Amino acid sequence: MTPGRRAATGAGDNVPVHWSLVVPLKPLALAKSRLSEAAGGAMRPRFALAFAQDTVSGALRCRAVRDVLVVTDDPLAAAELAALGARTVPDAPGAGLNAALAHGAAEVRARRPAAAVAALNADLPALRPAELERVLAAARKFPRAFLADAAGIGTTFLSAAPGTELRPAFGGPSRHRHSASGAVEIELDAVDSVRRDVDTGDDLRAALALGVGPRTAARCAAAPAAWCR
Ligand SMILES: Nc1nc2c(ncn2[C@@H]2O[C@H](COP(=O)(O)OP(=O)(O)OP(=O)(O)O)[C@@H](O)[C@H]2O)c(=O)[nH]1
Ligand SMILES: C=C(OP(=O)(O)O)C(=O)O
Repeated sequence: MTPGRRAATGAGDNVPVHWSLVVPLKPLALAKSRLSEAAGGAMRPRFALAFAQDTVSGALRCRAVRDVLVVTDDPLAAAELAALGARTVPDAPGAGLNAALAHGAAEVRARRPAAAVAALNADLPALRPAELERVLAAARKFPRAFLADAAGIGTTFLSAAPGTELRPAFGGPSRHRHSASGAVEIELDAVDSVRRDVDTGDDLRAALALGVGPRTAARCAAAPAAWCR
């Protein structure tokens, strides 16, 4: 357990629930393909790593988070994210995003069968711990819950209460898919940083306007292209 974090003590209304987050991350050389136009060559994998570092760091600073498990086959990303305090496991299924998330949730529950589990995308570089805490507080009221992305089409967060299977259905128009699967949509204002996934140059500018974490900020400062300013 990360130093300073308290163990979950129960699930009564006034008792804090401490979540295990599962963060999926593609091999960096393949990640963020839609950023290619804006950040080609060597920059794109570096941005993908910086986004993941700021996401994981923000999540680990959230008071409602007990631990973060990253599912990735990328050795550099695994080492860098472990250095921040995440546990990492290989993407053993090697069968895409949802298989990776189901694998991560199973890994969490193999250690703690009663864990509250949530999937969180690795591309949320503006993530604010206090906003994630509000999302997690809303999620605890439902067996499964999700948060739509900033575009209103996809999903950035999906939770499963203890005893409930995660059943991830990410990819493309997953907001509708998660809703149709019975997960409850979390309708909160002012959690923009948890919704703000970054796929394109425009997304990155939107994240910069919210305020990104230090790794993404440093990556932008070092970027030669004007699109990052
Ligand atoms: N472990 C793992 N993570 C994945 C896989 N596919 C996608 N992800 C992660 O899931 C999240 C959303 O993924 P996508 O938007 O599909 O991929 P991306 O690399 O972020 O962006 P694009 O290449 O532009 O689609 C990101 O955190 C990805 O790194 C996979 O097969 N395995
Ligand atoms: C995987 C998803 O997001 P995106 O592909 O837009 O990053 C999703 O919203 O389910």
